Amino acid sequence: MTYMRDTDPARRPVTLNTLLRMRANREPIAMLTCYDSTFAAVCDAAGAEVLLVGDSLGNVLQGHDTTLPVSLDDMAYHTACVARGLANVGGRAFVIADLPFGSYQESREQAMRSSVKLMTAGAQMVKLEGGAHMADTVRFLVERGVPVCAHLGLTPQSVHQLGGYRAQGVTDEAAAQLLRDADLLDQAGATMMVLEMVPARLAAEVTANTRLITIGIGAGVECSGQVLVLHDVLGLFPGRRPRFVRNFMPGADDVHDALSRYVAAVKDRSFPGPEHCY
Ligand SMILES: Nc1nc(=O)c2c([nH]1)NC[C@@H]1CN(c3ccc(C(=O)N[C@@H](CCC(=O)O)C(=O)O)cc3)CN21
Ligand SMILES: CC(C)C(=O)C(=O)O
Ligand SMILES: [Mg+2]
Repeated sequence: MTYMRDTDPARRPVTLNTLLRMRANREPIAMLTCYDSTFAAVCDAAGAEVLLVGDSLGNVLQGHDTTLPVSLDDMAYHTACVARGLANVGGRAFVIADLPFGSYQESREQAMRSSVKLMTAGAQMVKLEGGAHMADTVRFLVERGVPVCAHLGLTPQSVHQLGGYRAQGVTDEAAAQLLRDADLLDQAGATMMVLEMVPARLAAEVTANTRLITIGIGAGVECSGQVLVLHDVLGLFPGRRPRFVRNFMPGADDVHDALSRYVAAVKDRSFPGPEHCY
């Protein structure tokens, strides 16, 4: 964290307390994925409170068709780039880094070791995918000073088990299971949770019935905040556009303006609309 004499609240660094206060005040949180220093400065200037160094970099930077091949070294490298970019401009955004596939599932000790790499590279929180079976790991990390963001619904690291990138928590049984998982992760000490491709009313239920700061991607407007992949916001997707994505470039003057429009649309809840939901 950088020491700043600047007392303008808009320029004060975003901390976990800032985000908890926003959740309590029902002020939507705008999150964007980010992988490098230039975009970190632009995303921050556009007003995003949180930057996620996502393992989606496997798709959008590396050209893989899944996130599975992304290494812990890749994640640490891009986390350092983002943190440096923010520091260079006195940025205020909170940085979260994804623990990549295979870097945390073996044991809580392995998860801690991997988290230390990402936190020393400049992350302020780590994100991991999975439900009840990750609760012990979450508690182990949180007790040792690592804030944790959980991730339920479509968990791309399990794409081969899920059988594709499709909506989750759709049946009554799957919805009940997701609610139980969310509750266990909340009790284990996770502060935040990404909900990806789940019915809007299920995400609203998680938000209402847990203390978690919920961040939706294809999960409706009732979450505490929203996240999209940076490239998707800028209309840069080579394949078919997923339903939950909105391209903010049409009508925008430049990249900064498009990102500012995304942040504004999250804040006034005009994004996501029903057409982006399941
Ligand atoms: N650029 C990018 N954006 C993402 O949101 C993203 C990544 N990459 N990489 C990691 C995962 C993969 N994700 C994906 C990938 C594809 C669909 C998709 O094709 N969805 C379609 C089909 C749904 C279906 O078959 O039921 C959709 O219309 O939503 C969704 C999420 C989300 N994440
Ligand atoms: C889309 C978000 C939630 C993510 O996990 C990523 O970018 O890797
Ligand atoms: Mg991810």
